[in-house]
Amino acid sequence: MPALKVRGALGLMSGTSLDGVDVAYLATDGERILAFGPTGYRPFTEAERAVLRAALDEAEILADRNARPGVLAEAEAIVTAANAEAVEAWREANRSWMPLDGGAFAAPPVDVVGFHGQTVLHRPEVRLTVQIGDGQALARRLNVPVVYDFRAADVGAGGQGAPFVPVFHRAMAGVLHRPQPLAVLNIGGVANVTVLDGEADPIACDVGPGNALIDDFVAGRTGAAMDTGGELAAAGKVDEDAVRRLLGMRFFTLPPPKSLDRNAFKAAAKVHGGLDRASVEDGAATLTAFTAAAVARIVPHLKRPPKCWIIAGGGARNPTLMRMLAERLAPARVEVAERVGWLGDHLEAQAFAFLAVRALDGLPLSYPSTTGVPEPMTGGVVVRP
Ligand SMILES: Nc1ncnc2c1ncn2[C@@H]1O[C@H](COP(=O)(O)OP(=O)(O)OP(=O)(O)O)[C@@H](O)[C@H]1O
Ligand SMILES: CC(=O)N[C@H]1[C@@H]2OC[C@@H](O2)[C@@H](O)[C@@H]1O[C@H](C)C(=O)O
Repeated sequence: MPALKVRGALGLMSGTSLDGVDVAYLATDGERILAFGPTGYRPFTEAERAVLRAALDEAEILADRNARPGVLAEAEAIVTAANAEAVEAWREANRSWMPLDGGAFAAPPVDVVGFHGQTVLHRPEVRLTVQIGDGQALARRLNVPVVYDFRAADVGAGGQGAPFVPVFHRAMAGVLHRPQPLAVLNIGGVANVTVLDGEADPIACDVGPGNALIDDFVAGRTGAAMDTGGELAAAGKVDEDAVRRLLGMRFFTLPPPKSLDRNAFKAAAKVHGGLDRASVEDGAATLTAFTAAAVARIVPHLKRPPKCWIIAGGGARNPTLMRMLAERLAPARVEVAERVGWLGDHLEAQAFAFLAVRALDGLPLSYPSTTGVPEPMTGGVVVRP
């Protein structure tokens, strides 16, 4: 195989929580990571978030992944503009990041941008996944090649279209001194895991709800966007029967690979969660316990239980969730990404920088063991300014 080329790549990720756009820089040849660069973040405004939420509702009836009826066109323009602004602000903030010969300074060189876009619909069972965001417009505005629409090829070939971070987790874990099997857990709106065990391809899947159920419940009861610091859950009592009922759902009996839509558990939580009768504290405690228990429920599906878990994503900042995870995953070691020197909040943006470089070289982004795609599959659409 010819030597791979090292490129500077910027990854852009806006996740299911609709909080904003994460930016992260890597220098990579698509196999090894040679350097980590500065990160950035551009939150969505409340007004933008309202349009995006409306777009999620509107997208529920989409049958054509290229159609942008109703509010979806406006939402796509918002996503493209927010991502462009995220890069422009990042460029501005890092103009003098790198010392050059002769005493001058420069921004890190960006050869390619990996643009995830905003998922508004994810139905791999009907080969449909929709990430809105105009890659061509972004390439023109930023004057740099952009790779986008990462999930379409995988879903088109019969894969789950998610998760896509495992190949990046494998590169990150390759230089980490931790016993294997090693699990990397991302707790965003949805929770997804990568399990690394020696030379075998990574095993990966979505494992259950992440913060989405907790966020939606707390927002409905108090108007707050989240259970900050897990304080409500810490003050409540877990309804273990409700947790058992929720774990009885078919999704948990399925082996990996499998993936989830953000709202996959919304209806079940209403029916089985006993939330209507619960105090806000007890409801938060029960949903937090369900989130942790759903993670632990993947272990019986694995060949060997992970010895060590690294936790990333917003959920790692919820100490009550972290405590429940440690309890339910014991005796495995559970630690937050920062403990091993990773940037837990920017891991996904870093992953899409890495994936963009792999896409340029036609390297696989997904595998039978990560998305269930029949063969290792490259993907992403490359557009130039
Ligand atoms: N201090 C905190 N206390 C409790 N929860 C927190 C805290 N900070 C973040 N979170 C949770 O993390 C969520 C955001 O997580 P994250 O940014 O990883 O999601 P995302 O990347 O949008 O989602 P996904 O990975 O599913 O695409 C918030 O909605 C909230 O539930
Ligand atoms: C369809 C989609 O956007 N899925 C997201 C979502 O957020 C977390 C989880 O669900 C994961 O499957 C995926 O994102 C990460 C970045 C992934 O593909 O690995």
